[in-house]
Amino acid sequence: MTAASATARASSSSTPGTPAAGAQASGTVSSGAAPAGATAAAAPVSLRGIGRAFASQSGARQVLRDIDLEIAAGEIVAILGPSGCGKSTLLRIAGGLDQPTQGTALIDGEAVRPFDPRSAVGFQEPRLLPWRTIENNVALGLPRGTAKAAGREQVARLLDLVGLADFAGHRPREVSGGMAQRTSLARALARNPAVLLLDEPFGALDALTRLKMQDLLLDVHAAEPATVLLVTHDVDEALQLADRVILLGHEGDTPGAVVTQTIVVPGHRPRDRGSAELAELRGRLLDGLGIDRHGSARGIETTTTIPHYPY
Ligand SMILES: Nc1ncnc2c1ncn2[C@@H]1O[C@H](COP(=O)(O)OP(=O)(O)OP(=O)(O)O)[C@@H](O)[C@H]1O
Repeated sequence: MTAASATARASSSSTPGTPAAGAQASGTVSSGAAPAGATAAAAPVSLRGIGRAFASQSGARQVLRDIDLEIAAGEIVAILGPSGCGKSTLLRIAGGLDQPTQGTALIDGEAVRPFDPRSAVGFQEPRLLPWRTIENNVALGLPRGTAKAAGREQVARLLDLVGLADFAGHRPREVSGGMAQRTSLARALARNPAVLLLDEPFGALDALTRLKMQDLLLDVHAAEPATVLLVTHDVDEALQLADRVILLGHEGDTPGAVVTQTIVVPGHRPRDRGSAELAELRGRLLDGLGIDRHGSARGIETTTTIPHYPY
């Protein structure tokens, strides 16, 4: 299967680009991932009573509180919310890149481990190693101990999946931003993740490439049906890709973002981007985000910019 776009994968957002964390996220230190050639079964994710406070000069600052979320195996859940409300933090907790100060995160009923090998994380930047070819960058994601022949086969299959079979020998500087993102997605998939955590994976791409990437993600999900948690700022992207959209935000004066809305998105993917039903849901989400939707209704803007918290 081929398609035309991609994603990023990386490390903790608090330590961007650090080789160690990047290696963890790409699966090079994995121990429990499925062997190359096998597709890991998607696993359910449970976030129970999750809270996260960070130390600050003025004391502990509660970023998340009382987050309860059950995500079925193979489900795609999009997380929306104002900038700074804790979306990436929640994603990182689900992947074991961060620990909650309250509550428990589980994958398949078992506590999430630090840098959990059952998950792979994709971020906005592809973070490829510039001196390695595209295929060798993808190979970085293979579980440790993968036999050479099986690894080669797996990498070739993934490059084909993301439409990069003809670019296996290219260096990152020789491919477009969208192709680099596709490489990054293939690298994340190389570890056969049961759970794919994507943090604004298409955020740095132009509008057309972003639409192609969304289609690619659906193709990839059909071929490798991991459970997907997707953080996005794009309301339309959430409605196009997700089974459910979770809105994070603040309620009252209590510190810490909670789930303020859960929307089950109707219809089978790929969905009709122009449907009246999605337009209605878009309106509800924009209301939930506190955004004046008139600009969008007049066709001025379809990709919504979400406001920041005043941190
Ligand atoms: N390691 C950390 N130490 C201290 N504060 C942190 C840490 N990680 C995140 N935060 C703070 O937690 C809050 C939520 O951050 P987070 O990145 O999760 O938000 P977000 O909703 O993903 O934002 P954006 O949409 O802008 O990416 C921010 O105020 C951020 O500064």
